[in-house]
Amino acid sequence: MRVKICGITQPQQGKAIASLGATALGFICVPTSPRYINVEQIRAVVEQLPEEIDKIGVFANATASEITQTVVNSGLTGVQLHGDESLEFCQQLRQLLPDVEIIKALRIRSFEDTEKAETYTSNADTLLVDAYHPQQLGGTGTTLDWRMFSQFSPSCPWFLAGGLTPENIIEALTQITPSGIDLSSGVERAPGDKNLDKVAKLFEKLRSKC
Ligand SMILES: O=C(O)c1ccccc1N[C@@H]1O[C@H](COP(=O)(O)O)[C@@H](O)[C@H]1O
Repeated sequence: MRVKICGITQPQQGKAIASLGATALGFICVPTSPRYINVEQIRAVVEQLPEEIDKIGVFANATASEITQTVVNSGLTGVQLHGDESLEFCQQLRQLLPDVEIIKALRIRSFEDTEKAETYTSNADTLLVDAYHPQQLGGTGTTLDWRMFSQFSPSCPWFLAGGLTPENIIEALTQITPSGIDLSSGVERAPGDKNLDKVAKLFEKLRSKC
């Protein structure tokens, strides 16, 4: 299973989290977020990481040109679109960045929103489901009602996100089987400052489930 740890801002923490077992690291490219990191800072982290780790930039309603420039100048291997990006926008980005993974994040309010998810599978490589929050786009620590996803089976891989922690991850994975999980605020001391003990605990829990 893929394990993405999001909101990395420090090279040493990125390197440590990769060695603990993360398969993907996420970098918040949303200027209003307390976890925001600029292109030079992303490159400094990426340069310290093994090649096989996925390096995902998280954007929300950015322009295609902003995303493309950030990817090219930082060494990102994937982009997570966490705003209101349309199908057409995903398609445009796919043409501009053909070798880059496109992850479309959907902030789910109701069961009906889960049904809408399938429409994105033609233009995104991967889906990510996060909890809806009225004031913030992401990194809120709000959990989803996992029961909504018991029959969720889109025709592409999908990440479960939203308020996951080392304490609740086994309960979530007992109810549903996503292709990957994504954690941010549940493994940090403060926004953008990851708690390596919590990350280690997460991987211990995941190993105990195998
Ligand atoms: O983390 C942020 O600050 C952020 C800002 C804007 C868009 C997305 C953001 N984070 C994403 O939110 C989810 C869930 O986070 P959490 O585990 O509930 O804290 C995760 O996918 C982050 O990539």
